[in-house]
Amino acid sequence: MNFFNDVSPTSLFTVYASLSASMMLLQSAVYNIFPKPVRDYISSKLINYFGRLKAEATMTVDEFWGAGNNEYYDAARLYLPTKIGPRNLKFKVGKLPSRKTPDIELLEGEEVFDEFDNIIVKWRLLTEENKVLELYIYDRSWRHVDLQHPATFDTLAIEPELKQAILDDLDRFISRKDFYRKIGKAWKRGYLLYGPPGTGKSSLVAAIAKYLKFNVYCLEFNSIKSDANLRQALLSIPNKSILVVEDIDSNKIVHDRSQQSDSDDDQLYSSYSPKKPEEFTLSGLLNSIDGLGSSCGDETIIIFTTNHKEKLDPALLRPGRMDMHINMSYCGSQSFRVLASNYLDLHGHHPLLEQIDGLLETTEVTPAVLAEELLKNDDPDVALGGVVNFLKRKKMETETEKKTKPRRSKRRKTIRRDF
Ligand SMILES: Nc1ncnc2c1ncn2[C@@H]1O[C@H](COP(=O)(O)OP(=O)(O)OP(=O)(O)O)[C@@H](O)[C@H]1O
Repeated sequence: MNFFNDVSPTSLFTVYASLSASMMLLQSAVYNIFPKPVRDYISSKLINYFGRLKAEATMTVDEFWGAGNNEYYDAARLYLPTKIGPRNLKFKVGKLPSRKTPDIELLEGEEVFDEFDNIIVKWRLLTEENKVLELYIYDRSWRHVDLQHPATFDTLAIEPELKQAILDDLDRFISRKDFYRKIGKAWKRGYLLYGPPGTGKSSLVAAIAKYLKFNVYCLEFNSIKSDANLRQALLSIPNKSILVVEDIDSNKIVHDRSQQSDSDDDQLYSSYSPKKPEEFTLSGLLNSIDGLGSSCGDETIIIFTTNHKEKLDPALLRPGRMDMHINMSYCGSQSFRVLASNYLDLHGHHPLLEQIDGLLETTEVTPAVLAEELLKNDDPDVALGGVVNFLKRKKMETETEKKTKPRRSKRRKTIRRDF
């Protein structure tokens, strides 16, 4: 953070002034439009109400604004230490060798009070790390709980190149606000996460949310009753959010579309069979998603997850809708090392790792299944020995299955959400 740059606290007063001006504008509008008796009534009810609102309004000044620094934030960090008073029992002091006077800084969570044009302003510093992320689920309206999922990019067991590619893509997206504005495109990015159950799709969503500090909005098809309902749900998602549509293949309408369409977009929109008013359609979903960002939510990440990418209508997968297709696959040797580090605190070499690497090359096992194995014992020798035995058994089973049943029947997946 650069405290001593061109930004001055006067820019903060611009914010104060505009806040105060809005309230005055509102009051003068009330005065001009309504006759006195109505005004008196309004004064007793509305103005009191707005007065209360004014005192309770919350203004957030984030450190960054779009891709750049927020000048108001810098101004606030420069200005607020001058407001530290007798009520503040804790604050930070320090002095750079190049400066004559000491600097005082607010501590996280400490409150300072200020007054401007009869507005009392209470300031509190909160750092991003401590922002509590929320998981919103749609059920007639968005309801939220704290996002409890423990996954982060550090604990995510995926191959390092894939992890880096995702991080690079996210960084690039976040830093390109001006670029999106310049080319006239909504500032949103779509990711399709596909792969078998238990390969970490939900975990990756949680990791992305924590990396970007964005709340997650999870849409389930059974809570949506119509296109209008869908539009309303999607358009109420604020900026800096992640919209997740899980198990997109499990939606009946998507399956119907795939069967009857050659997936040409025009045909998709024009030839769709008449729907009942209470149904929602794939075209409705696509329209609402295309509308995201252009009409309200900016800086939005859209994530579709599926266990069956092949079942999806290509209209859903088109670049611009789903920009990056991420294959969440079975556990490889590097991913296994992340699991070993997560579950056994094993960071270096272990004699059994090479054997496990070899077995993983020929056996398809998800990180979820291996995680369960690793949970069985805290001792790395015992736990890794268990994994070796498990993989050998699994390999034998698969080989026997291949010999006896050349075609495996497809298993139905149970749908669950576990953020
Ligand atoms: N790639 C991974 N890295 C770390 N842990 C993983 C990974 N994949 C699975 N796990 C473990 O398995 C559990 C289930 O994984 P997760 O729900 O993320 O998989 P999923 O692919 O979303 O499954 P589904 O398709 O059934 O929803 C996680 O909570 C985590 O403990």
